[in-house]
Amino acid sequence: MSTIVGARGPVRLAGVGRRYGARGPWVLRGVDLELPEGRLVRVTGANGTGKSTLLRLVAGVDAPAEGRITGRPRGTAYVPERFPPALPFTALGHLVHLGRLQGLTTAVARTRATRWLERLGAGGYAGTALSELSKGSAQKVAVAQALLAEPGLLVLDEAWTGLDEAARAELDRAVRERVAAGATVLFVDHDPRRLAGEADTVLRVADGGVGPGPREQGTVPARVGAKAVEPGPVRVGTKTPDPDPARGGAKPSASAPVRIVASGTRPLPGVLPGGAAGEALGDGGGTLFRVGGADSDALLRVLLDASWHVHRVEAETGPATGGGRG
Ligand SMILES: Nc1ncnc2c1ncn2[C@@H]1O[C@H](COP(=O)(O)OP(=O)(O)OP(=O)(O)O)[C@@H](O)[C@H]1O
Repeated sequence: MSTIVGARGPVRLAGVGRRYGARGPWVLRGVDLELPEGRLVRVTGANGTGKSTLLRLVAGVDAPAEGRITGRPRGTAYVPERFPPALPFTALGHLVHLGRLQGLTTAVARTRATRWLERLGAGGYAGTALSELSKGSAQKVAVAQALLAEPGLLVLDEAWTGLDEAARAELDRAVRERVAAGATVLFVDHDPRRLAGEADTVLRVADGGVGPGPREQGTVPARVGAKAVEPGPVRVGTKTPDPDPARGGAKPSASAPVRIVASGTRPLPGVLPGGAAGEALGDGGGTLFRVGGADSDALLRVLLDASWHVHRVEAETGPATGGGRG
């Protein structure tokens, strides 16, 4: 476990709003929030109120329609509820490849990937193709993928779903380790017993805003440092009220054209590897990049460096993987 060195300051949301479609109802509006380092933050709220929307915005896989989000660390990882297993690429091969794209050496990526698969009880599946994994095992790969590069901001949207009991407990432990190392961990889970009593802050999404949630009952373990995340005032506007960085699969061949679907908010360089250009896929659908196979790794590296979330990688000839929502 590494410690994040140096203060990076909080992730800040200022006047953030999101709606789907230019005329869609506002799901969130006027959200002001500070998420300091080393905090565990639970997000609660009724179904459909915008919890996932908030998490995607904080993770940077979705952009606000208005307002600004600043202070997101370079190492940001996001685990959605469902990880789309993809091409015939082994679990370990996939993780090592992703680790390398995130700047790890092959040896370090392999060591960490192996360790995470073992911790999550998926060591026996290291050599299994992603496409052959059960939902639970695929989710373990998604979790391992998120933890590989020891992120400074970890966003977990029902990430425990589909995991067996031992792996759920292991993810709990991993969350505690990240927080102890100085990371901010933001999570949603339908089970109120998940990390019960451990969250530094509970937020509640309701009526298009984000406010303080109910105080947690239970024993709060002693931890050094100030506690509260300070949600800003819940300002509700005139409202009428979408794996790790998931490289969905392997590059099909060195030269075959590849389609990469990704989403993110950080600006990308003006000129992308292979002269790739992004094409918006419509609201919440991400951005499609078409690139020659020889340049696909370089493009993936650029996307991951900019904290973009890669939804799918597929051969140009036809879709090879499933994709997540938004
Ligand atoms: N990609 C999208 N396109 C259009 N509408 C969307 C999209 N994603 C979410 N929404 C809508 O935004 C609202 C909030 O959805 P969101 O998934 O953020 O809520 P939630 O609180 O996470 O819900 P749940 O608890 O059921 O997972 C819902 O009305 C949903 O239908």
